[in-house]
Amino acid sequence: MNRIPFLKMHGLGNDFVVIDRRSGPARGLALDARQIRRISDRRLGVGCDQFILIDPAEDDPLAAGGADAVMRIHNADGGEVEACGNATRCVGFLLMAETGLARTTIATAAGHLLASADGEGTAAGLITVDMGPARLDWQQIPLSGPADTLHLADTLRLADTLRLDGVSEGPLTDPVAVNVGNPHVVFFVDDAEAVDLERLGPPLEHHPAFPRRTNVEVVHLIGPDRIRMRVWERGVGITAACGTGACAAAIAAIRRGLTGRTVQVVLDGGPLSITWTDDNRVLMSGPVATSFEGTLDPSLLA
Ligand SMILES: N[C@H](CCC[C@H](N)C(=O)O)C(=O)O
Repeated sequence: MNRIPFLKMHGLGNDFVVIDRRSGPARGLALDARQIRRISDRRLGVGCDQFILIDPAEDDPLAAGGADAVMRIHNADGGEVEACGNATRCVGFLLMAETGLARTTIATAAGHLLASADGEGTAAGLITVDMGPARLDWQQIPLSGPADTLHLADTLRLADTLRLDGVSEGPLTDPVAVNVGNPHVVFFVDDAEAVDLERLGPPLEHHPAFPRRTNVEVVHLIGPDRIRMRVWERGVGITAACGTGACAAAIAAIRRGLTGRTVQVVLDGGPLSITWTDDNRVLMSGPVATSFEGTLDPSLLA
């Protein structure tokens, strides 16, 4: 059996194993959650935050209506999820490098996403993705019951849950809930660096108010239209960057009147630029990088 080739890529340190199933030895490769968890494991496998599959658009229901390729996303825990902003920039970069075009449409479970190369083209590795609309109703997050997604204080009864889980509530109160293809809960705090995300992340990710679990962001303002964000990612933990999290944090800041409609979001791994347009499109711009190419050790697929 030919060894399966992969690309190791990242966006601001949020890293991915990317396998292209459109041709070659990986064509039609079937993988289950256990295999994806093992490949994603930093001790046992290649190691990554998300595992990304590129599939052919032909005959794929996700690509109905026209797309250049399909992208499927799995978190390191093996679970398939709807969206991954940093990986979408990476896949967009690969597809545009193949065609030489400055635009490409990627079909995902969250919809068809348009990626484009900024002025210098893909050579500079700066890619913009239209992540689609922000979903703001409680049913779209989704939440387990009706709520004002701009002020979740009472609905979440966070204080009780966090105390019940033996973790201090700390500075986390009254968050904003946003869906940008995937669910996010955003807390504004005095100092994002001081929040103990390792302890507070898990009970929030699994809070009963979020039937599909959630990504968790902590944010503070660092200047006009500039915010600092750290993230506990659903299915992963703390990552160096989260593209959809940056989109969610920017939307939350704009909805709270803290910034204008273009926001620079400073993540552990660096900045992303987010614009929420008047016609409800969320545009995310940032870098991509390829770390190395490799082939999977067959033992990872056993
Ligand atoms: N952990 C996220 C998926 C990846 C998000 C992040 N890596 C990004 O760049 O958007 C979720 O479960 O919805």
